[in-house]
Amino acid sequence: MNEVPKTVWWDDVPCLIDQLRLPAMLDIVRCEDLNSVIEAIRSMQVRGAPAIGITAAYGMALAAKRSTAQTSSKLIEKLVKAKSLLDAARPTAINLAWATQRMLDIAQANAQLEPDQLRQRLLAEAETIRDQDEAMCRAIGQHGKTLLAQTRNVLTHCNAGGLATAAYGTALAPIRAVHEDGQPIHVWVDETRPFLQGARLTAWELQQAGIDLTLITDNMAAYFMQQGHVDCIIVGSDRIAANGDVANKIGTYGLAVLAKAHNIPLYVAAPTSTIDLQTANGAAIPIEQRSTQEVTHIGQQAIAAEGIKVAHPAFDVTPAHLVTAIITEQGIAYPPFAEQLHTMVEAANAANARQ
Ligand SMILES: CSC[C@@H](O)[C@@H](O)C(=O)COP(=O)(O)O
Repeated sequence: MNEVPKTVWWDDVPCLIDQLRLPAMLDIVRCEDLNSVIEAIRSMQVRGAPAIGITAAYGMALAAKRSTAQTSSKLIEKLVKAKSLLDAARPTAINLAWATQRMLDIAQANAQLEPDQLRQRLLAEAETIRDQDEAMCRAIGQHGKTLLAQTRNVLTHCNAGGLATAAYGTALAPIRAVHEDGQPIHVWVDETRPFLQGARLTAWELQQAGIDLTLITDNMAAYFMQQGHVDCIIVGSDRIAANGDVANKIGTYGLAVLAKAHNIPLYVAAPTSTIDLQTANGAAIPIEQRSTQEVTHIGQQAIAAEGIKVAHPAFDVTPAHLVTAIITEQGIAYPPFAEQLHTMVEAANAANARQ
């Protein structure tokens, strides 16, 4: 099987595939200091909720490595500042703050160590976060493929593949698992305006994996549903509220409404690190407003007259009642979601505590 290379890894400093250059170039970015980690996240060189969480965890390890603090308490003060800078880089995806909090918790729990030992401990934790993310994605694949038993045509939006995670992906995980089992599967890939993560990243990633795909513009999705050519929709998520409302790439809500109208299941695939039990419902999820240039331009090419008023919410919220099931590494949750999501997060936390 043709595997996607790791998306983010540590080689003396955090390294990542530059997702702004794909599919034309497979370039690697080395982040030499905390600012370059923040810039990589902010500029979308790395994107996708779990991938930015992993990058931020490595960013915390790098902040510790670069700090000249002579005591662990001074080092922890630096980490508190690093966390708030990293968290501000992309506000919707909860995996970012989840990962930096986990790093800070580890630092505080090990405050008795010498600073260099603490630096080592932090790097080990960031590596664990990366490894666990890949394992969670593979578990999502195994759970999720059971939902695809009768499915030939899946539609996906944005990129919730290996590039958006440590490797393997969330929404693409069940698709990969079916393909690895030798079963036929075909993916309708929404190009995903404005920033085209579907066209640039998902289509490339599926092609690399040898999975049959057809790229479509976002406004073709309804047509193919009406024609009976879409059996289900699978998307990832940037944050799932405690009640099961799902924030994901702008356009997901529209697909959910279409899915309902055509009686097509909508599945959301995400690790438990994407579930935010502190946020009661979707109305409380902050929606990132991104550069208007992503709307007025395709790549470097302007497609609208200068000075035009532009809106650009990067995400929308799909209400829980439009979601057929949520697939996590812990299993599959069905509506009503609240209790099951709570149990899944508790189980994941307990498993982490045992490690
Ligand atoms: C497995 S990642 C899930 C989401 O992060 C993905 O669907 C998405 O919306 C990504 O948006 P992006 O703005 O490219 O970071």
